[in-house]
Amino acid sequence: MVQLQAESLVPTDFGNFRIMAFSEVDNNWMPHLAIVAENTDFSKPVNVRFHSECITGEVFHSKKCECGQQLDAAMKYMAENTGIIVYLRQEGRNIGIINKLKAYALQEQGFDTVEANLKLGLPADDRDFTVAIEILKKLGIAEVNLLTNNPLKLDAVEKSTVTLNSRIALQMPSTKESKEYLQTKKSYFGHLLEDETETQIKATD
Ligand SMILES: Nc1nc2c(ncn2[C@@H]2O[C@H](COP(=O)(O)OP(=O)(O)OP(=O)(O)O)[C@@H](O)[C@H]2O)c(=O)[nH]1
Ligand SMILES: [Zn+2]
Repeated sequence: MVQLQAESLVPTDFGNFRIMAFSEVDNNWMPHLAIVAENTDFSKPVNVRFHSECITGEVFHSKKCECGQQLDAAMKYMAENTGIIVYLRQEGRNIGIINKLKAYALQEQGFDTVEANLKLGLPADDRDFTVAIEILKKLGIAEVNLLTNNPLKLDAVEKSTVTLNSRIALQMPSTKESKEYLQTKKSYFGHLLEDETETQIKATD
């Protein structure tokens, strides 16, 4: 069971956020983070994004995936509309950065994002969103609008006691480097991605 270990207000380029660190022990170097936009009211349906870590995309601006753009778009959305990002330390769909780089090396040889993980003897996706739900509950959030294209994240909320009020699509335009990756997400994982669109953030229901 994770506990809130520390929290502080942090001004960002997008606006002011309260960053809260959750882990089982207070000396954990990789705590999950809740990044809460100011004026977010937890007693109403809350805009929420579960975001799995991607150091290559978010820090080093890799063009292989759209994770960095999604995180920035989510921060902008939360700053403008209130809400919270649950930043999960699940690098590489939870196989870790070393394995993700091994998978990228296989991708250089022509394997796609799923095949590369499987060739390494690892699951295509090793994530579980239970801890994200746990964090929502600790914050007293009962109802959410989830910013995602990933059906597994929607399932995780639907199977929990947190109510899924709506999905908000978070689709980034593809690039020549990310096109195939996004196509595999759609065909293998069933991501709710429109064929090609200028749409960035859109409420669907
Ligand atoms: N193993 C592996 N992981 C990758 C690869 N490309 C990106 N990732 C990881 O995929 C994860 C993407 O997580 P999210 O941004 O939460 O997105 P998502 O699960 O696709 O769902 P959305 O909510 O629709 O964005 C991150 O942990 C990335 O590090 C890859 O080629 N191989
Ligand atoms: Zn990424």
